[in-house]
Amino acid sequence: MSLKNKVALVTGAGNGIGRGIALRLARDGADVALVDLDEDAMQSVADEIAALGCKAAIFKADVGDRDQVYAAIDHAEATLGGFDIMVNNAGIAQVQPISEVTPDEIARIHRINVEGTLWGIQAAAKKFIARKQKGKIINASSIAGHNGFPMLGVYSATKFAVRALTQAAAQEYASAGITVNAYCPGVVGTGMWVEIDKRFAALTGAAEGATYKKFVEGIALGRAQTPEDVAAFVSYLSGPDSDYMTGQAPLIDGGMVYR
Ligand SMILES: NC(=O)C1=CN([C@@H]2O[C@H](COP(=O)(O)OP(=O)(O)OC[C@H]3O[C@@H](n4cnc5c(N)ncnc54)[C@H](O)[C@@H]3O)[C@@H](O)[C@H]2O)C=CC1
Ligand SMILES: CC(=O)C(C)=O
Repeated sequence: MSLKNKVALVTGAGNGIGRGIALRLARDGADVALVDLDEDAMQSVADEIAALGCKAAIFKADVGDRDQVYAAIDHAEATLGGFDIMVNNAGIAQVQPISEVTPDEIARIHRINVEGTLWGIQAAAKKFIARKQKGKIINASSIAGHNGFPMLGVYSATKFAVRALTQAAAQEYASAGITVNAYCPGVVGTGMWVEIDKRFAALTGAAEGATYKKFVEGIALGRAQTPEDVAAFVSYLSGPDSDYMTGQAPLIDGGMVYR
């Protein structure tokens, strides 16, 4: 129970990786504030957390809206009595050849994946500093934040940007006792990959399921990642064992190679 008496806020906590992280941090003993656009999904995760004996709070917010992110952190602090760990997990994918990207589409994904992470870092760091306490900030990058993938160029650009923000914020906030790290999954079997696979099929004529299968075949450990695999690493980043680590964005991808 390394996170007993800690409060964590997880964005995108209603589904997929965010749900897995919220449940893992609760199993580690934390009370968890859930932030998402999907209220029904958040309620279901909150019920699961309550069954584990921890407190949960839910707050509907769009991470691309700075005021809503600040309000979410205030709500977590007011409802759960503290604020120690910020997980900027919410993100969206976009599958498209570079030749077809439009200004509106790039603005939409940039707003959620890059600005959403930036507002989360900024608001969390200000809160930790105001509370005169140390804190942990953890951001969702990706294997696509280390390599560019065809049809995922804009998505990859946003995830490279998350790594840049992670490194810069780690330097800026180290003297305040705040660590900033990122996690970089490979292929995780969530709703996001269902949509990525469908978009590849529509754009390339591949059979549905074929793109997912091809990506998974490139994983040395022989299977897709689960949200629990990702959450195990986020648990480490949230706890005292990672206190000397900052500005890092390791791949947790099962040894994935894309061909
Ligand atoms: N699924 C994968 O293979 C990988 C995912 N990632 C990253 O992990 C993170 C989570 O991904 P998944 O769980 O797979 O996605 P998902 O699509 O399964 O779940 C995303 C959750 O975020 C919420 N969300 C979306 N936009 C939001 C917004 N503007 N404000 C608040 N909540 C919002 C959704 O309602 C949903 O509950 C993302 O940042 C993604 O880019 C990184 C590498 C691999
Ligand atoms: C969704 C995602 O980040 C990849 C590379 O699968």
